[in-house]
Order: sequence, then C-alpha cells, then structure tokens
Amino acid sequence: MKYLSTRGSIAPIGFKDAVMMGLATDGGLILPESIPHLDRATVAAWSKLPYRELAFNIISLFATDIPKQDLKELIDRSYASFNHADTTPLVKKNGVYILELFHGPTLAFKDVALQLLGNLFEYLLKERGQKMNILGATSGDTGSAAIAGVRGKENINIFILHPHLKTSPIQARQMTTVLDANVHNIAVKGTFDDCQDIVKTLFNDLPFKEKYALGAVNSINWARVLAQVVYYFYAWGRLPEQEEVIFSVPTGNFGDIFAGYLAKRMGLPVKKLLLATNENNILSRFVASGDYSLGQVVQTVSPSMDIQLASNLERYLYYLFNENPARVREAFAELRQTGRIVFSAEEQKQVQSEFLTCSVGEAETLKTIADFYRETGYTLDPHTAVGVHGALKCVTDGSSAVCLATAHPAKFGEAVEKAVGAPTPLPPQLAALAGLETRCEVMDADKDLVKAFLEAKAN
Ligand SMILES: Cc1ncc(COP(=O)(O)O)c(C=O)c1O
Ligand SMILES: N[C@@H](CCOP(=O)(O)O)C(=O)O
Repeated sequence: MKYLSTRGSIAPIGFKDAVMMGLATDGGLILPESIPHLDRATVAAWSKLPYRELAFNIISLFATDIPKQDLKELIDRSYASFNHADTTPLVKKNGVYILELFHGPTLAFKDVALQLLGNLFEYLLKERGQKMNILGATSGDTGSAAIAGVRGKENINIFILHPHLKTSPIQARQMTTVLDANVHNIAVKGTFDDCQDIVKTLFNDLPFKEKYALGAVNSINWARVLAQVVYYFYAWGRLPEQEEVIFSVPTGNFGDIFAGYLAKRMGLPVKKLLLATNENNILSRFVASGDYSLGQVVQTVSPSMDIQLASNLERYLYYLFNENPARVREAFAELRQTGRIVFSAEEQKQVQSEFLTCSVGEAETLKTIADFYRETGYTLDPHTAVGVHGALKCVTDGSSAVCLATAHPAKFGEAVEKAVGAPTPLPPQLAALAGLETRCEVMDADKDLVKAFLEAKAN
C-alpha cells in the first residue's frame, strides 16, 4: 500500500514513512492511494473476531511494509493495556447502543490509537536508529493519551500544547503530573485552534521539522485514523442483527468520524454517520447547509470538542472533490483568504447523503446526562452525551444507532455533577493524581516561543 497527500505534491510513500512524516511535507494530509474493499462475507466474519485479531486484519491491509509477526506483536502489546476484555465493549441503554471507547490507560478513545502509535514509533525509531521530538496539540484528551503512549520509550521527547485553563482540571492533571524529563507540557494562552495552528506551522517549517525530527501524534498522523477504523467493525459485529446502522459520533477535529467514513467505504454497512457537535458547530453547519465559515470558539461543557478548524475535514474533502488535489488546494486557499469554503449544490447533496448532523447546546447536553442517569443508572460524559442526544433526536427511521462513548465521565466531574447532582466516583488512576506535583510551561500563543522552547529542550 502506498500513500499520497491530499494536496498532491508528495511522491508515493509506504506506511512506515507515512507514520514518520505525520503531516505531509506539502502541507496536506496523508491518505492511502486506494481504500481496500471487503465483501459482505469478509465483513461479517472479521467483525466477529476478538478485538486484537480484527485490528490485525484491518491494519495489515494498510501497513503492508511491516512484517506480519511484528505487526501482530505491536497490536497485542498495545491493547494489553486496556482494562476490559473486549477492549471496546458495546452496551445497550435506552434503545441506543453505546460503544465504550474509554477503557484504555487515560480513559478516552484516544488511547485506542495512541497506545499503538507509541509502540509503532518505538519500533520504527529502533529500526532506523533515530530519535524523535513529538509535537502535538490537545484540547484535553490526545495530550495525556499521547504521553501515556510514549512514556518510558527511548529516543522520544514529547511536547504537548494545550489551551491554558480550558481543559477540565483532571485532563490538565493527567498531563502535567507526568514529570519524566522527556515530557514537556505547554499551556498556551489561547484556544485549541491556536495550539493546532502552531503545531501545523512548525510541521510546515520543513528545515525545522527535519532538524528536530518532529513526529505527530494528532490525527494528522494517518496511523491515528487507521487504528480508529477498527472499532466501527468491532461494534457492528456485536449487534444482534447485522443490518445497516447509524453511528453517532461526537465530533471536534473530524478524526473519529472520518475513521467511520473509511469503514463505510471499506464495506461496513453504515447507513449514515451522525456528526454531533456542541455549540462549536461549524461542521454541523457544513453538513446541514454547506455553510463552512469560521466563527469564534466558545467554551462548553464538552471542552475537548471546542474546535473550529477540524484537521481531518481535509481528508474527507479530498474524496468529496473526487480525489482532485487541485480542488483541495483551491478550497484551503479560499479558506485562508475569506474564512470560508463555498460548496456546490451537488457537493452539498453528496455530503447529506453520507452524514446526518445535530448541534447540541449546554442545557441539552446536561439534560441528556441527567435523563440517561435517571432512566438507566448509566453515566454519560458530556461529549458522549452530545452524540447520544443526536441519536435520540435525529435517528427517526427506526435504524439502530451506535453512539461512540469517547471519554469516561469522571474526566469531566464538574459537568457531570451539575447534571446528575452527585459526584462521579473517580477510577483509581484519576484518584491517584490528587496532590501530585505538576510541571507545565505557560506561554503566549506564539509559534516562535514554542520553537525556542523545543530547541532548548530537545536533545
Ligand atoms: C472526549 C472526546 N470526544 C470527542 C472528540 C472529538 O473527536 P474528533 O476530534 O476525532 O472529532 C474528542 C477530541 O477531539 C474528545 O476528546
Ligand atoms: N479532542 C482532541 C483534539 C485533538 O484531536 P486529534 O484527534 O487530532 O488529536 C484532544 O483531546 O486533544
């Protein structure tokens, strides 16, 4: 399998180089040259497999330059750190299915990909005899999952930018209580979009990227998205009837839902993907009316989705534009100049044939948590609640809905307590954070400050 860039200006590369490149060197995002298609019998057989076997089958279609035995070992090791025998169990509550993606070390869906990516980096760096400086942006969950994924690994420094005081307190502690010498947390006085913009700008500074061997842990890295494809198949295989379903995905950077889109293109029977957002609803507006115009980020009770500029939309647009990189370049030039992208009526129709959407406000999110808790005794985190609200409100045709549960509720204790009127018990790994020393560098949202900091700390 070879990989290309959505912007069309890199020579085809293999999987291992794609993982190491992160953001494509032409500023685009990396995609496979073609998407493998599985027939219905294969989908049915594979999706019933235990998680690690399924992950191996799917990932090996794309990671064709890693010897199969090595890949198997990497996958087995990555999911051994999950505390549930099913890795990503599916439960049914109140008529909807909940796909629990929070059984990894940091209690969010990011662990599914970042446990694997950490092991992949270690494997590739050893093979190449290289060192790496990881540079990533987080609105709260990617950061701790990435740190947990690379902690204790040789030849890796990690620099994670988060928006100062805009994550939940527990999310911040999950990152800043890690005092290992190679772990660097930077609290940026700005938004997640500012953090992501700094990271992308530094990745696009090719001499700097090369000199410091920058590695990407955000979903700009193809391996992130690929690992997330697996659980769509896994969930489908656990449904009582193997029918066309709707996946409801709480969405911020469009990585998770893009993985669902890939699963569908690979042959998984997905009727539609329901793109659920909080008040930061640029992606909902895009699906509902083709209005993709940038607004101001607002702070919500689902802070990990407080995002305007979703990285992975570019990957979807590449397909929407019939795999035409010139149209992708034009769209992003338009976005830079005018703050919006204009879509044709035909393109809008195409988007609506693939996605449903719902934008969920704070009151509805908290009410969904409260109602669900009262009716089922099950506690949703605020991000999951956004998707569950979307499924309960928008899936009106009798289809089965699978809601992706992207984080453990205890990561967002304040919001959950406001909704249900009682504190959520802390799992041991979160309770253990109380009182620990923290280390974090607070900085203005200035790429030169981040650059200088990385230069000083990288070794
Ligand atoms: C808990 C949680 N839910 C949902 C999302 C949205 O996922 P994505 O960015 O892949 O759209 C994020 C982060 O982005 C998250 O941390
Ligand atoms: N919600 C994310 C934002 C970054 O998204 P990513 O999937 O591109 O890493 C976070 O928790 O940091």
